[in-house]
Amino acid sequence: MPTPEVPQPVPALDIAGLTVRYGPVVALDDVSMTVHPGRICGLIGMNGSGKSTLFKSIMGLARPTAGRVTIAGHTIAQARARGLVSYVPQAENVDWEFPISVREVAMTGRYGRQNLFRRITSRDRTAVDDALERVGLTDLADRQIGRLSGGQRKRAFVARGIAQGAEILLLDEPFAGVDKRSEATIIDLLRELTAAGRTVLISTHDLSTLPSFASEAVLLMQRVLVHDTPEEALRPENLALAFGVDVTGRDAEVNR
Ligand SMILES: Nc1ncnc2c1ncn2[C@@H]1O[C@H](COP(=O)(O)OP(=O)(O)OP(=O)(O)O)[C@@H](O)[C@H]1O
Repeated sequence: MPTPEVPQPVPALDIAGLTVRYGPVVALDDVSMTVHPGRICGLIGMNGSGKSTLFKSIMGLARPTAGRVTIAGHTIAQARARGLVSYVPQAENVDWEFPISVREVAMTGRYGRQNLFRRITSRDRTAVDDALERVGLTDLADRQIGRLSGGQRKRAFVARGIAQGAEILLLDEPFAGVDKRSEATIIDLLRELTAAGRTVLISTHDLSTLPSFASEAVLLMQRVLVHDTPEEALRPENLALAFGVDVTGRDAEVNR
């Protein structure tokens, strides 16, 4: 008798054969990876390994020369139209002088759900208030975004994703320039979100804290070198592949 087919859960993120070039530079080369709902996937790689390009590709902001990205079973365009994915960019990619308050940043998460001429509804306001509360920024809601600490700025963007109701949050180096207390707050928040079934892809240079919050890790160097548990990914031989030096500081094979 044939075995009955077990329905496979729909991955939160499914990337297949993704290649992105900037002119002659190959930023991503045949990247394939799958992340399931409720997971926190850490993305690790040296400067220029393609982490930001991967985020931009998932958001549809970088044009691949090959491959595809599927978000909760949807194309990028469908996922964005449904507000399924939210991006917390690297700090240097944001104009912190822009005259926008913390509340307004969070409200931008609701725009995708509004028709062009629809007014902000009480539902939008409630969603934004709830999101700001979740990230602990209620008291700073009317402050201009640039007048926040590094950690608060990140939390404002996480609030945008929460207000949006995004299923997948992409965080590009959220701990850079952030004090330990804010880092812990953000990590607690990510744990709460993933416990509720959301999915997080997070790039970080802080390898020491990764196993404390990530459920899995990807080592990237244009290609996926390793996709495993954080402990396995952080084994010295894997780090040597990803960073080009081994723990003793000698050049690894890959750089010779
Ligand atoms: N707009 C662009 N035009 C040309 N080359 C680019 C562009 N953006 C990125 N690159 C190149 O693509 C490669 C991957 O860059 P990317 O920013 O994705 O790396 P990263 O892993 O995020 O680096 P970092 O850790 O420094 O943020 C690098 O060689 C980079 O110089």
